[in-house]
Amino acid sequence: MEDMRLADRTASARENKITARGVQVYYGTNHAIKDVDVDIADRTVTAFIGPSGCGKSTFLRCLNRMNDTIPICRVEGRIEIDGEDIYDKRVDPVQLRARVGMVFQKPNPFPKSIYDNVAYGPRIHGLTRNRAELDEVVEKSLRRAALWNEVKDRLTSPGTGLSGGQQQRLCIARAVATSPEVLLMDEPCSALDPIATAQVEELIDELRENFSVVIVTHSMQQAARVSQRTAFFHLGNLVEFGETGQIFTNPRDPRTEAYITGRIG
Ligand SMILES: Nc1ncnc2c1ncn2[C@@H]1O[C@H](COP(=O)(O)OP(=O)(O)OP(=O)(O)O)[C@@H](O)[C@H]1O
Repeated sequence: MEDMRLADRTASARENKITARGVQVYYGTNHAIKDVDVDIADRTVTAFIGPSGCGKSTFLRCLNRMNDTIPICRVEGRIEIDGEDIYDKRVDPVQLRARVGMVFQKPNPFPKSIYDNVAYGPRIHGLTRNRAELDEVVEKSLRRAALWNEVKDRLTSPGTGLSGGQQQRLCIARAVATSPEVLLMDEPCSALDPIATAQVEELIDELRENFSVVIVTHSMQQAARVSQRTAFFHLGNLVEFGETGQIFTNPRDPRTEAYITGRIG
């Protein structure tokens, strides 16, 4: 009985991590996101797909308030993480971004050493008490990003000296170093070659054991490979959201079907 309750709790912990209701985003007069409701499950990879300009990145950036940094951008509606309104006045966006990490399209390591790139977040958020603890976090994050073996002997070398694929894994290590609950990835493989892409995709699959991952991708093959759930956006609307297999094999909306069969986009 006790075990069952534990199992129930585990199951519900994997339910919804993020709940968005009635989200609208405007850039000046451009209505970029139109009344979007979505539930992002915990420990799951959710892919956002859709034609260029449909609002995938805009909606992704709502989830860690990155749009706050764009002066003409206005966000309405309600977005909760574990039931907490992330747009509440009391929420510090910098703290929020430690909980909701982000990896961008182009690898953007800081002009610092490999070690300092990964140590940056734990340092500014005061997450470790001493050098030994920081060393441990750096190693663990680099291992999680499948980069440790390649860089362990040159941690003091500049992060910018790594290959593109290694730099992107360094950015993933930097993002996971603050132990975020959610990892947002905006086309993380678009600047990578097929081998580096395969490595990052494999990594995404491993990351979902610990994080809720949301990935924007232009590649439907990538969405099909890495995600369990897929959201299809079109002209600022969330047209369809469901299990990835269903979206790709049995879409319910004609616009989704048109996109996945290559008729729009
Ligand atoms: N920083 C910004 N300032 C003004 N308008 C913006 C900004 N970012 C996006 N937009 C507008 O918002 C709409 C949605 O753009 P967004 O980049 O979110 O789409 P997307 O689906 O991610 O596109 P892509 O696949 O091409 O990256 C577009 O009309 C775009 O021009």
